[in-house]
Amino acid sequence: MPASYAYLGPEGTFTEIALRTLPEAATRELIPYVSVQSALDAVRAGEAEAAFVPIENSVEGGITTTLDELVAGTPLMIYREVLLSITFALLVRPGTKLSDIKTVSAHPAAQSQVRNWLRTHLPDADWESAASNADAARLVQEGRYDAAFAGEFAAARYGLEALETGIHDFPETAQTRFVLVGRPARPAAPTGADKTSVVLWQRDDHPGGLRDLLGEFATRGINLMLLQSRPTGAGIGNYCFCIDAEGHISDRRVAEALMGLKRICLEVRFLGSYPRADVRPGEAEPPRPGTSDAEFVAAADWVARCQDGRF
Ligand SMILES: O=C(O)C(=O)Cc1ccccc1
Repeated sequence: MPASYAYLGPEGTFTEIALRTLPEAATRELIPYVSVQSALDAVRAGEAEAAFVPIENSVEGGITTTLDELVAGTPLMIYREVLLSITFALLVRPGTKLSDIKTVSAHPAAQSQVRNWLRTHLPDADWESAASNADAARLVQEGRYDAAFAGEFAAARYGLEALETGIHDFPETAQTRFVLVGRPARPAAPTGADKTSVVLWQRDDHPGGLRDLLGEFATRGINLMLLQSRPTGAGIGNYCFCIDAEGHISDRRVAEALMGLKRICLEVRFLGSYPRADVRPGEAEPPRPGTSDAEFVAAADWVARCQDGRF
């Protein structure tokens, strides 16, 4: 059996389309799972080499089921990310008219992306959440709901037709980010345009606590690309922080920031260093003055010489 990648299915999800853009997907068996949880559990159980799941979109922010799965349980690591521009089609059983539609379904993250369209065109339709947009299409095929917001490409797979295409409240900028998640191993070598993901738990609650965490990045010139708090489950007001920072753990500034966080946090979970999908290597901003590897090495060398009385 070839190595397999699990993905949020069923067939015809945006997740599947995004996964197929990765060259390594061509040499793997791609297996659809009914939920993000089950896809990640397949990796944890060793049934799949990796899982491909949505993690963030430009309208709704973090996909909380994915973040919560990465925050808790047996540690996993992100190896790749893919950005996909998306717009939705309204899929119906052939012959259905807009006026026939009483129930619409899609993944919860889709709702915030089509809200204005719904208000204008189907103000009285009931919203029913589905495990994925393609699963909503499958449920329309089964007759459970009247219409689904999904990729136009899912219509043929589920014997449906697109009543409308190109639906999105923010069509010019709508992007969803997906990640390939595997069991922990050595991260791929830096490309020069990388991202590092971590989860941080504060040691105690004190004024400026979050500022202290962010300061570890700021003083080393590291830009943040995602900051999302998630409840720890320990009651109101208890949060951990999911952070994406520019750079690779093998960059000195990133390693030093992680060391600083390790000293002051209750817990730090490393979620991986991997190539950025939004810029190509060579196009990323250079390190800010005073934060390059060479400058860290020279500074450490100077301290060693001071300790030796050789300055
Ligand atoms: O991949 C899908 O089809 C999903 O259901 C996840 C999703 C949800 C909202 C926007 C893009 C992808």
